[in-house]
Amino acid sequence: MSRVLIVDDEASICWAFGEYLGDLGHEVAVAATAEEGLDLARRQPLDAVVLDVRLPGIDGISAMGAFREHVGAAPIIVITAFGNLDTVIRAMDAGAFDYLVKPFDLDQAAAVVQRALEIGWTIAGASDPALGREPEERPSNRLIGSSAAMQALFKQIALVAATDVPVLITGESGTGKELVARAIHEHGRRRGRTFLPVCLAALSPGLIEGELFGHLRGSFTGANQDRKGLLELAAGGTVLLDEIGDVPLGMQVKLLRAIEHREATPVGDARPRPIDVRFLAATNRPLTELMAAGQFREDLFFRLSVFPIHVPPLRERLDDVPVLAKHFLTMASPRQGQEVSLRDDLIDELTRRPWLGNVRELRNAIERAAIVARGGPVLPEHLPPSIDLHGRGAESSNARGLEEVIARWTENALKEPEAVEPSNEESTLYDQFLAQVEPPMLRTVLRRQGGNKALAAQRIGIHRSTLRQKLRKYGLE
Ligand SMILES: Nc1ncnc2c1ncn2[C@@H]1O[C@H](COP(=O)(O)OP(=O)(O)OP(=O)(O)O)[C@@H](O)[C@H]1O
Repeated sequence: MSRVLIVDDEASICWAFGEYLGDLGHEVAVAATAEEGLDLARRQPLDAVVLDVRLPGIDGISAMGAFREHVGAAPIIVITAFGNLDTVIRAMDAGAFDYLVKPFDLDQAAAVVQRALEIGWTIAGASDPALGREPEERPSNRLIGSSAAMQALFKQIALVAATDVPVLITGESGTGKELVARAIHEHGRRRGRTFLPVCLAALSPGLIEGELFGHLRGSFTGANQDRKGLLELAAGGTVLLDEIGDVPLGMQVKLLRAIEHREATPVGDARPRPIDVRFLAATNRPLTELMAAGQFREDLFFRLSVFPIHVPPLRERLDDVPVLAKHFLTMASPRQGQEVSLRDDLIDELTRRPWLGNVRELRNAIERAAIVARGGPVLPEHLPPSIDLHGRGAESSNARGLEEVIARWTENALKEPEAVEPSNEESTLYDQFLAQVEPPMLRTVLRRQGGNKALAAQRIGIHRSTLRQKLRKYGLE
């Protein structure tokens, strides 16, 4: 049996979570404020603390140091209201074992506590005072997201920011790779120093070397004086090698050497010079495919992908669309900073789109809509048409989005053992698929036909009795 303290001002959470942990055989104490919790921690030994961040009085993160004094190395699990990268980073940096995002699932939350109790925790990295500070982020540079995928991303950023290892950030164009790189820089030891994104695809192959490593006077025609390279200019800071997949092979060897030995040799010089930068790289091209085609070096790939971070496309995390839209609309509003609310029909339209241009497309769409709305409420018709990156009509772009969703769904379903070997008819992959796609289609057509089943069946192109059968099967009657 372990003793767990839950500090949360929401009595219902304390009660439900307390009961749950109690059923698992733990002794649970609860407190509504950090002060009360500290008082309890002073009086009795604890094996774990679950601590809400937003509390009346001292907030959870500020209280972590004091809790640590009383509970020693016992794990502290932090609860945050909804994903905010700063809070996550501060909590992790202050030595939190893990964090839970409200509203949380009791099963999952208990699993985190259980794991914390089993593994225990020695505080690592918590003593670096530079890491405890909250970075000053401009709102336009804030990484927003409340989906589970973004929460996982925040945690990865929190873990890797404190180190100096190279990070390979992958994801489609417009997903926020540069923002992720910035967040890693802003939350690490190099914050306050240069963050230098270098778009390698935009440099002509002949110029990349000189740009990155610098050159000596006379090393080529037109080189009238010595020139420092970007890697030297960013000394002490972070360099983001953007579009790393576009670097010519010859340059890749030199980059590998720079990353591995932390030195750069200017064009025309024989002596390498030490460089002090952290390397981050980003790409929207599949490096593994480039490697297979002999266009990307394996050694550079492995060096860069010590810590890979994948930023999922927006269509895979539609939960983020409303928070992102609200954020962009607030920024676009003439009374910046004043919170705006989104109409339900706008949210519906936004979450229906495939967002092939990802967050960048969403941002542009909201900015444009705010202009068209001229200070009034933003309506769905103020949005620009959905972007079709492949030059086809909006319909085919929808179809493409759908095709991708189906492909992904199938991939995931294939990971489930029962989908591969159906044990009965109901669980065949095909049945599972129909159970996903038929109900929304039937519902929509029925709604559009005012609930008239005969018309709906006609529109869908199936017999009325088949429609009735399906409605019964899916409990849609
Ligand atoms: N999670 C997010 N929160 C807030 N803004 C975001 C987020 N993700 C992306 N953005 C915004 O979307 C735009 C595109 O982001 P960014 O430039 O980081 O994408 P990228 O993946 O690096 O794109 P590319 O591969 O085309 O360079 C930027 O304006 C950025 O501020």
